[in-house]
Amino acid sequence: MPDQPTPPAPADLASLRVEIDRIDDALHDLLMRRSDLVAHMASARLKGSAPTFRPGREALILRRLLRRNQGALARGAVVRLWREIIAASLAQQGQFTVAVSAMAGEDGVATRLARAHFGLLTPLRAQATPFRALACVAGGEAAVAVLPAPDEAERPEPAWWMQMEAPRLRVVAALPFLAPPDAPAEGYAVATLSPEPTGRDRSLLRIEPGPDHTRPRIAAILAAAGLPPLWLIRRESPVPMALAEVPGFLSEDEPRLASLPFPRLQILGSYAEPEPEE
Ligand SMILES: C=C(O[C@@H]1C=C(C(=O)O)C=C[C@H]1O)C(=O)O
Repeated sequence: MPDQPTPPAPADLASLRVEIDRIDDALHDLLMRRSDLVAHMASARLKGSAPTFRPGREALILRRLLRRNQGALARGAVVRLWREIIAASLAQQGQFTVAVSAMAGEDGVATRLARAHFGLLTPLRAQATPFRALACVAGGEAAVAVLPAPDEAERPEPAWWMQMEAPRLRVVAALPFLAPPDAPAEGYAVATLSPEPTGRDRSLLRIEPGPDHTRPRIAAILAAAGLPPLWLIRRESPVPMALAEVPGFLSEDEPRLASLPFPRLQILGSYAEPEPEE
């Protein structure tokens, strides 16, 4: 049996609690300083016309902290704490509302992901369909929409990714940010901003296939172009369309896209690769 630490004597316990109170004060001081800096950033309009919400920068902050994390503090706790800190700073910089798709049968996945990523205090606007959540972002009623990850199930109505108005709307984050390695994202965040590369990114490609472009054929074409899909789905109705998640940050002038033989191809967005849970 491994040695169990001896429980501290009551006097030790009291001094440990004094130490915890000291640490809480120090943490609180630093959080107040952080908020003051964000307030300065917002009031001095230092960001100019740049968007308030910078998902790439947020991912870099979390990655850096996870890299330096050690000891007993759980990675999940680091992400939880900083997602709330970042949500508080977004709220400080102006109205920040998140539209979530809460369609029957979706099991509240978008709401759960939005709460985890954008914090408990951020106003959520539940929308009856993913498409309506996107319309909220397009119309400026929400800064971001959180939508469940696409699946291949054939439904009479088009999937959100088939209708999404790109490049005005862009997928800017895969959720959750902390996930089992290689697990597909459970949802995506969509906003009207240009994503910024983080050094380890993924992109979503929407493809209008030609008659010979079966799913395996599309996967082979992408792989041959140096864009091996992490996953690929194809829907037949209302019109044939495919969606692939590929490694890397892609922009419209990406040379690997130039020679692809599909009738139409669009980048739906690029975003930071999630971090492993452990
Ligand atoms: C503070 C900023 O605004 C937002 C909040 C961030 C934060 O709290 O660290 C980071 C990126 C932005 O989404 C910033 O742009 O640096």
